Amino acid sequence: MSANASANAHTASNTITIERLNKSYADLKPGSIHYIIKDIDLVIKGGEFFVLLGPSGCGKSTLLNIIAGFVSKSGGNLRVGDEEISKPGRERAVVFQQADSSLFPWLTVRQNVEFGLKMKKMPKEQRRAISDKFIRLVGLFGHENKFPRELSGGMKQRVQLARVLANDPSILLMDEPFGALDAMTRRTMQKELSHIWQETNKTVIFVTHDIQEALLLGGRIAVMSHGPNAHISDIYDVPMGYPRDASLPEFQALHRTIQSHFDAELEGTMYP
Ligand SMILES: Nc1ncnc2c1ncn2[C@@H]1O[C@H](COP(=O)(O)OP(=O)(O)OP(=O)(O)O)[C@@H](O)[C@H]1O
Repeated sequence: MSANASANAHTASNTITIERLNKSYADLKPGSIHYIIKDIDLVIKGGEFFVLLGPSGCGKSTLLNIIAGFVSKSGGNLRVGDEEISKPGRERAVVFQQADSSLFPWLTVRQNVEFGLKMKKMPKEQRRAISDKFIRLVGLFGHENKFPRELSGGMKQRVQLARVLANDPSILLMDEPFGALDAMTRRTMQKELSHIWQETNKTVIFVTHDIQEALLLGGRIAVMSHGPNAHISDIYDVPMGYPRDASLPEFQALHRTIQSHFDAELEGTMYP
């Protein structure tokens, strides 16, 4: 197989196809079906950096958790490549907003990063080479032997990211991963993630309600309508290279366009 054919095959196997996807918690309102998200149609191509943007409570995490296989769908189809998905899989990994709940406090940075590899019974030297690579990539070189309690919020988030990357999933599902960080650390992490994504060719679905963050990172940005019955109300292409400069007129113009769309969605939330 040629390099191009192999890259295309890889891209196709990482493509996420969502058709008429619904989620309801029927038990919430007995006698009526209450949809959190309704009739979502999306195709996220392998290797794409795709952002889900929407007002608080609209159903972004619900959609991400269905893709992760943590939450069951109520209807519709969900495929990775050709395979119908209904439970978690090794090819998909989730990065949460709070690193605290995902790190093991009794393990060092290195042991946390190597945890999944150890579970897979990978030999020690191989584990060490992989953890070295990703600890360096996220800028934690020199902190390998520290415990989570000795780290700042940003450093913990880097450990979470290094651990996820060490397991080499082809799809990264990121639920407001930088939402709890201060502005400077957040910007640094955004730059690092963008760099890592360009290096690794992973499919990323990134949830945020920050338009600037969406525009700094995403190749496409889907705006979700407010719930209930939330759906994808529009998708914006971001025709700008990386690294992105928020002061450029085209960046600001797209920011204004998405902001007015977002404001209209919020207005709908406040004055239904
Ligand atoms: N287990 C559950 N049972 C009932 N309702 C739920 C459950 N989980 C989530 N919901 C509801 O689904 C809706 C969407 O929640 P979700 O967390 O997906 O929103 P979100 O867009 O990620 O919000 P935020 O940006 O504030 O994190 C909310 O109204 C929430 O109350």
